[in-house]
Amino acid sequence: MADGGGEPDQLAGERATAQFDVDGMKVAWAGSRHAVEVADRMARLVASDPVFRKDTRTMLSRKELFKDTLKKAAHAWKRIVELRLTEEEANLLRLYVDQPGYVDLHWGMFVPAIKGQGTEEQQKKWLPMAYKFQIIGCYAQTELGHGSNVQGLETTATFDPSADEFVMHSPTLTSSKWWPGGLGKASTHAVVYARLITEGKDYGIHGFIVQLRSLDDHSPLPGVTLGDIGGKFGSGAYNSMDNGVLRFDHVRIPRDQMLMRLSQVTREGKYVHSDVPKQLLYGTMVYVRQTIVADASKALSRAVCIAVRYSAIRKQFGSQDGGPETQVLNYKTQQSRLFPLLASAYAYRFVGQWLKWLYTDVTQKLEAKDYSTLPEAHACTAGLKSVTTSATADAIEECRKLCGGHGYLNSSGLPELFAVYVPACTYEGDNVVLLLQVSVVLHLVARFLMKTVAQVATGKQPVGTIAYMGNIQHLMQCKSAVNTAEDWLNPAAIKEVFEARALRMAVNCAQNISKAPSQEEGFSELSPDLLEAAVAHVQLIIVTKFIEKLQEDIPGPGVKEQLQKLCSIYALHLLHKHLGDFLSTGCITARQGALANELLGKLYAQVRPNAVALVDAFDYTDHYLGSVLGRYDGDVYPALYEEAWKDPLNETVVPDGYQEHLRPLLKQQLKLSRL
Ligand SMILES: CCCCCCCCCCCCCCCCCCCCCC(=O)SCCNC(=O)CCNC(=O)[C@H](O)C(C)(C)COP(=O)(O)OP(=O)(O)OC[C@H]1O[C@@H](n2cnc3c(N)ncnc32)[C@H](O)[C@@H]1OP(=O)(O)O
Ligand SMILES: Cc1cc2nc3c(=O)[nH]c(=O)nc-3n(C[C@H](O)[C@H](O)[C@H](O)COP(=O)(O)OP(=O)(O)OC[C@H]3O[C@@H](n4cnc5c(N)ncnc54)[C@H](O)[C@@H]3O)c2cc1C
Repeated sequence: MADGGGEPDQLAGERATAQFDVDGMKVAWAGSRHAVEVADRMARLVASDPVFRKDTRTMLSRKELFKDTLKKAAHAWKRIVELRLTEEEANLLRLYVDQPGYVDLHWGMFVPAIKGQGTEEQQKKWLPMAYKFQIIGCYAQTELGHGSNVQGLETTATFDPSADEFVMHSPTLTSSKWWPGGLGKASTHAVVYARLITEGKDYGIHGFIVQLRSLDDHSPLPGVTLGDIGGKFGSGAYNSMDNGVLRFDHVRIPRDQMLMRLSQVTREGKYVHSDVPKQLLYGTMVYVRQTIVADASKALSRAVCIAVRYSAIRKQFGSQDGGPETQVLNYKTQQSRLFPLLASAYAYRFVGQWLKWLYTDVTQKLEAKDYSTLPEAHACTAGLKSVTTSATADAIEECRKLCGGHGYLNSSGLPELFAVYVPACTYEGDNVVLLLQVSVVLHLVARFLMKTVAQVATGKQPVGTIAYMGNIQHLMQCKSAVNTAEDWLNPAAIKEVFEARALRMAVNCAQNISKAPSQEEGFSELSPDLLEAAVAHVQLIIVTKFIEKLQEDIPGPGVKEQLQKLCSIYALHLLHKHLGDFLSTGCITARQGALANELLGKLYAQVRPNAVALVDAFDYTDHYLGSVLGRYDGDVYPALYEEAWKDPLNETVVPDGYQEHLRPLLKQQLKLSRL
């Protein structure tokens, strides 16, 4: 078939212009040579297995899609067992299967909830069953009436000492559990969050393991009402997941199914709280938020990979003298929209790796009963989850636009990626609610520092990601020394202005709040400003972690140089986007802002010959990308053409409905025109 202008060789030419070692970049991206090798092996295993095909997914009905998800999950498990895959390999295999389903919640929330909140005895009882899939679990927290406000949940777990049991009950319609993934059709068990009531007193929210369905025939147990909550945004996408509704009518469970690591109810019904902080109840959410930050870089890099490769293939408009058409990737506007997203994918990848380290560190400290870093872990996971998911959702949509009309086709992979990704801004904590959590911390520190600024050198210093706030005297007054565009290449110059901006915004908020009649009123009135201060703080963390990554030994010719350029692009595009913040807080002058923009233009030109190789370094198979526009070989047009014919609408030449609706209409119009 004639390619009508597409040039399959085009990407080979692009790859030849790369100025760095792609293999070395793969290692930097994945974290180690071992990580590249395992990911590659698992991605190919999935791509070569016909059961994992997904090219017609968006054409399936909801029922077909759900059944297909069950089939894939069972087949994935079979392969995991047959091949005796390690945990690392199994997680990657599930990632590359790339179809949200009950297993995500089983492994991602049910198991971690029992590990984090169950006693050793409870873990010994429940985890082996969960590990062997003898039971399937989900995380049932959100209700019809409350999601963000966990303390507002209404489901009750009332202790009955006469039977040594809890009675689970949904007292109102709004107390129905609503949203939990895997609950609707697949799960046999759930960790249910409910108000614990004993001796007539309400002790607030606690977790309970509750069996929901029979292990013989999967029917709901007596007193349990279960169902799916209905179709969701987009075709395919998150509709593979059975988000569910659950109601209890006085369902009894043994006392030992309350998760008792944090607090216990004795045989007599006494409530006992251990010395573990009660916020550990939220530990599963912290764990998942951390994984969501890593997922942001995966989703963003997929979209960017598609948009970069396609932009190198797509041509529009010739030179003025009728010469060949221009690759759209050569347009400066395309570069200025796309390359910051490419840089963001790398930035999120590295901050995700750092956050994983932080989470592991906090977990080890918790095991040793050191709870001091818990607030830092909460603020970092909440803030990074919020900022990276919001930016990624916007970026996927931008990549769709960067692919023009073809980006709107399901076969581009972008509509489904967008539809499956956008709820990340809501689940595991609405992004605004989470940023407000960060701003509480910032406000407290800023207020404390303002009061103690005189003695800050001797006073208690902030640590971790808020350590920079201790440098308040310098950061409140400093003026950037940048004098030429190239001065912005200096990481110290960038770090200083990002720190000054974040601190000044937090201090401004604290000063304004202190003028309000009460702190509560001030906080409420200034919450939009507090959100912006929180965003500035989180962006600083991402920039800082990228800069720190570059201080490591990064092997491979040219790899570090490319990452340095991407780091500058990431930071300077933020500076450009939030210029108002930097100017209004007096961190930079208008001229320095213009110099940053000038440098950005130069950096885009330097990234241009490396762009395709930089997305190749993500090492994605065509199967995982799921996009005719993002194909590795760049042979886009024949693939688009072939894909169209697979649509069920093309099964017949004359469409169903012609006889009933089109023919009579056409005949009638013909008669009228003859009158
Ligand atoms: C086919 C397509 C193919 C393409 C594929 C494409 C692939 C692309 C990839 C896409 C992936 C696809 C699939 C993945 C599956 C994902 C599954 C998603 C599952 C989602 C599961 C969920 O969605 S599950 C529910 C989550 N629901 C929340 O998230 C509620 C938020 N709501 C709260 O979290 C609390 O409600 C809130 C606000 C803190 C107030 O908490 P509160 O009421 O207690 O009140 P306060 O704010 O006063 O907090 C009191 C004190 O606790 C401190 N503190 C608070 N939290 C703390 C914490 N966590 N750790 C430590 N400390 C904490 C705080 O800092 C205060 O400290 P202090 O007292 O010292 O100031
Ligand atoms: C795809 C998907 C999967 C999910 N999976 C699960 C699951 O497995 N298990 C589970 O338990 N739950 C699950 N959830 C539920 C999810 O965790 C909640 O939807 C989420 O926490 C947001 O809560 P909400 O729906 O109550 O939003 P709301 O809080 O009602 O948000 C509505 C609006 O109010 C704003 N708002 C709320 N509070 C404040 C405030 N204090 N200040 C300012 N603005 C505020 C929000 O920003 C938002 O704009 C899932 C949700 C989705 C979409």
